[in-house]
Amino acid sequence: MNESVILALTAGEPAGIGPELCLQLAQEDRGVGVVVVASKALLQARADQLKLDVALSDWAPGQPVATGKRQLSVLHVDGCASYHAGVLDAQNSAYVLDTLTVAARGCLAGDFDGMVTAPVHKGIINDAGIAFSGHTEFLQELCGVERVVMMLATEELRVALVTTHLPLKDVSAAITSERLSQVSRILDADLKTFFGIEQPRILVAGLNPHAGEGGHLGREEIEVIEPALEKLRSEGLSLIGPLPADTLFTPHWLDQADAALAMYHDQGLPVLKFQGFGRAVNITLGLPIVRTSVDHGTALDLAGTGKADAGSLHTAIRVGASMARCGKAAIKENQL
Ligand SMILES: NC(=O)c1ccc[n+]([C@@H]2O[C@H](COP(=O)([O-])OP(=O)(O)OC[C@H]3O[C@@H](n4cnc5c(N)ncnc54)[C@H](O)[C@@H]3O)[C@@H](O)[C@H]2O)c1
Ligand SMILES: N[C@H](C(=O)O)[C@H](O)COP(=O)(O)O
Repeated sequence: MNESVILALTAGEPAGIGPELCLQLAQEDRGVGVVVVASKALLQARADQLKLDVALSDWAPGQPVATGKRQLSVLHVDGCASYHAGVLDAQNSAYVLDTLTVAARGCLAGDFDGMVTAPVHKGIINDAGIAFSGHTEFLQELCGVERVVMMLATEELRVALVTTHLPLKDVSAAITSERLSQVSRILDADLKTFFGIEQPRILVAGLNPHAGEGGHLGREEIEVIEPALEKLRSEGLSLIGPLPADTLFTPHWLDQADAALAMYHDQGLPVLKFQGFGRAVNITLGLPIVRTSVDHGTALDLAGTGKADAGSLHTAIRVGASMARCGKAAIKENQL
C-alpha cells in the first residue's frame, strides 16, 4: 500500500488562510506528492507577506513533484484579481471556481490521484452572481453524478449527512426515501472501499426531537425514515435507527458503530467539530474521484498572520492519499 500518489491541492479563497496553509506545507518534507492549484502570483505575494522562503516551481502533468523542504510544485491558474489577505473580492470568484475545475478535471484525466481543497468563501462567490452551495455540490455537478455524500471524520468519529447545504426550512421535504437510500448505499459502499470496513455499522439519526416520539413530535420517522431503513436492511446494510439525535452521539451507541448518519448539516457537524475541530477531514463520498478537504472555513480574521493551524490540512492530505491508494487497490482487485 505504499504506492506513490499525487494530490492536487486547491488554495481556495485568496483572501483566506488557504494560500498560507499551502505555503506552510512547504516548510516540511512531505511523504505525498502535492501540487498546489492556484495563482502563482497569489502564493508568492502571501509568501512575501509572511517572509516564508519557498521556491515555487511550475508543474505540468507527467513531471516530478517537489516534495522537499521549501519547495512547492504549482499548477498555475490565471484570473486572480487581487491578493489582499482578509479582504474579499467578488472579482476573484471565477478564478476560485476555475481552480476547482482544473483540479477535478486533472483527477478525471488521471493526472492526479485525488484532490484536496482549502476553504472557499461561499458568500463572496454568490455575491459575484454565481450560484454556489459548496465544493460538494459543485463537484457532484462537475462529475455528473446524481448523489454524493458529505462525511466529516476524525480518528474517533465519522459523521455523514443526508442533506448538505440546505436552509433548515427545506430539510424535511428533502428527506425522501430515495435520497436516504442513495446516501446510505454510497456511505456503506465507500466505507468498505476506502476505509476497509467489511460490514459498516451505521447509526441513523431521526429528524425530529426524540426521533418523533412515536409520531407525537413529527411523522417523518414513521412515514419515511423507518420504511426506507427497513428496505435497506433487507439489502444487507447494517443500519441502526432512527435514533434520537440528542443521545446518538454517546458512547453507548458510538462504541458499536463505524459512522453516524445525520439528517442535516447542523445536526451532525457541531458534534464532530466539538470533538475534533482542527484535526478532522471533510470527505465527499460517491464521486468518481477522491476529494478531501479541511474541516474549517476561510478564517479571514487570521489570514496573513501566519497563525492558522494546518492540522486539518495535514489530515485531509493523509486521508486523501490513503483513499487514493485504496481506490487504486480496489480497481486492481476488480480487474483480476
Ligand atoms: N471547506 C470549505 O471550503 C469550508 C468549510 C467551512 C466553512 N467554509 C466557509 O468559510 C467561510 C467562513 O466560515 P466561518 O467563519 O463559519 O468558519 P471558519 O472556520 O472560517 O472560522 C471559525 C473560527 O475558527 C477559526 N479557525 C478556522 N480555521 C482555523 C485554523 N486553521 N486555525 C486556527 N483557527 C481557525 C477562525 O479564526 C474563526 O474564529 C464561510 O463562507 C463558510 O461557508 C468553507
Ligand atoms: N459543510 C462544510 C463544513 O462545515 O465544514 C463546509 O461548508 C464545506 O463544504 P464543502 O466541502 O461542500 O465546500
